Amino acid sequence: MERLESVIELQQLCKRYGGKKAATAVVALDNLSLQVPAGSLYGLLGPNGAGKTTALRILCTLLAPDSGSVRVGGVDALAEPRAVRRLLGYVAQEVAIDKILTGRELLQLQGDLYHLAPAARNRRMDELIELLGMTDWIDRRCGSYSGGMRRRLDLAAGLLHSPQVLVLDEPTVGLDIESRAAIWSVLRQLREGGTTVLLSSHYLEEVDALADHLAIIEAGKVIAEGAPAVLKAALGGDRVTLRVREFSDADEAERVRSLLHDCAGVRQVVVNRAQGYSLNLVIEHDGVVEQLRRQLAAADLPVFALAQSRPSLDDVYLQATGRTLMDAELAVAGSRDPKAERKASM
Ligand SMILES: Nc1ncnc2c1ncn2[C@@H]1O[C@H](COP(=O)(O)OP(=O)(O)OP(=O)(O)O)[C@@H](O)[C@H]1O
Repeated sequence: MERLESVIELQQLCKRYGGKKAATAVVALDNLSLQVPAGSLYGLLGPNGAGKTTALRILCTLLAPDSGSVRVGGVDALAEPRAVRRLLGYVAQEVAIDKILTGRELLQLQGDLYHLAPAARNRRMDELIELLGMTDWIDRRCGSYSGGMRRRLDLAAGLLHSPQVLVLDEPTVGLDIESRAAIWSVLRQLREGGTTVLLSSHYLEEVDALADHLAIIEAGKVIAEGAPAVLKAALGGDRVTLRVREFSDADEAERVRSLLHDCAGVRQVVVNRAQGYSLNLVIEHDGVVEQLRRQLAAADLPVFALAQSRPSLDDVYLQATGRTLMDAELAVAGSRDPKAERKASM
């Protein structure tokens, strides 16, 4: 495969919040390194609190790291932040927008901040209004916009100066399916046009659908990195979900588990209590399914449902971290104070 040159290089970034005292400090980035190939659509995948926003804010020169280096298009972002800002467009997670102005007026203001000449600015705005499907509402006041409309306006603002690299922090969080699909389609078009797109997400399906490269981030570190298809293929084997009855129970599930555990070509048999005591397992090859059916029949066990699938990104995440992304999210829920963090980052 052709080796693409990296347009973003983060090397050994460290960042703590909350001062020097080890007892109270939060380690947000712990030697995080990342290379984003030019022209790729790169996904940063990780649960809330993994350090994605911190890494993106450092990349976009909005926050200083404690140590490490950042290069964008070969330019040192810590030494030359202004030059790097010209190369980057950043769409933050939450943007406070003026509710009185219309979307068009806001874009005009943004264009002026980038020192775009009025004629070029207006041409670019027309292109973006068309691309992002904003024609019908761009002259309405922003106060009346839905979440999806606001996100599209944020995206247009980030793209006004035609950056080589677009960085988005959780671009579709909380959006309806239609707005999400519209944003995905624009991101794909940008990639086709040669823009490098780096986005953070805690939606597996988003990263799976969009990214040609991804990094899994946990506790401020990159713990897996690569093309989704390569990461999945590296796991080997197919995933099978088996239900012997619509509603089984713990004893029966345990009986099935030990039966399957002894079958050749079967590994990682797990009882899934939350899913009606179904069983999850990995099979080495297709022939194992028939063998399983025979074993179950011989033990007088029925088969209510049996589904086979290739390894998913969920499985990649599980393999890399030892837990599902949902469990990781649950583990941090409630342990953060968003108000205090927002105040501290102002
Ligand atoms: N301003 C702040 N003050 C103190 N701690 C912070 C601050 N910002 C982030 N943190 C902490 O740093 C860690 C990384 O947070 P960060 O926001 O970078 O993660 P994330 O992966 O982007 O999650 P999310 O998508 O929820 O923002 C978390 O433990 C978080 O609680």
